[in-house]
Amino acid sequence: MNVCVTKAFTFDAAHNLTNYKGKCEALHGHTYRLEVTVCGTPNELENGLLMDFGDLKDLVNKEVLSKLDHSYLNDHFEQPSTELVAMWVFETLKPHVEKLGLVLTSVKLFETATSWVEIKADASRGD
Ligand SMILES: Nc1nc2c(c(=O)[nH]1)N=C([C@H](O)[C@H](O)COP(=O)(O)OP(=O)(O)OP(=O)(O)O)CN2
Ligand SMILES: [Zn+2]
Repeated sequence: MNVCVTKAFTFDAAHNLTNYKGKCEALHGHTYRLEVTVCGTPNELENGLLMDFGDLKDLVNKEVLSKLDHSYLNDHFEQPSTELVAMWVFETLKPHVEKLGLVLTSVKLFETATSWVEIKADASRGD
C-alpha cells in the first residue's frame, strides 16, 4: 500500500512579474501557502511513521522557507511566477526526500486562496 504524508506551510514574500502586462507587473506581496507531499511503501514505515511531520517541517524550513520567507522573490528568480517558484521547490526538495527512500509526489504552491500551481510526480517512480 502506498502511503503519503503532507505538510502545509505559509510564507510571506514580495514580487513583481517581469515581461508581463497587468497589475502584477507592479511590486506586491502574497502570503503563499505551500503543501509538500511525500510517499512511500509500507516496508519503509518505521514505528508507524512514513516520515515524521516534524522532520518534513524541518526539511522544508531549512531548504525552502529559510530562503523564500520575507524575501523579494525577484532576487532569486528572473521571473517569480508561481510555476517557476514551485518548480524550484520541487527540484530543491527531491534529492533530500530520495535520500530518505521516499518519493516527492506533489508540491502545491498557492499564490492566493484561489490561484495555485501543483507539480505532481508518479508515486512509484518519483519523476
Ligand atoms: N499562471 C500564472 N498566472 C499569474 C501568476 C502566476 O504566477 N502564474 N501571477 C499573477 C500575479 O502574481 C497575481 O498576484 C496573482 O494573480 P490573481 O490570482 O489574478 O490574483 P487576484 O488576487 O487578483 O485573484 P482574484 O481571485 O481574481 O481576485 C497573475 N497571474
Ligand atoms: Zn503576485
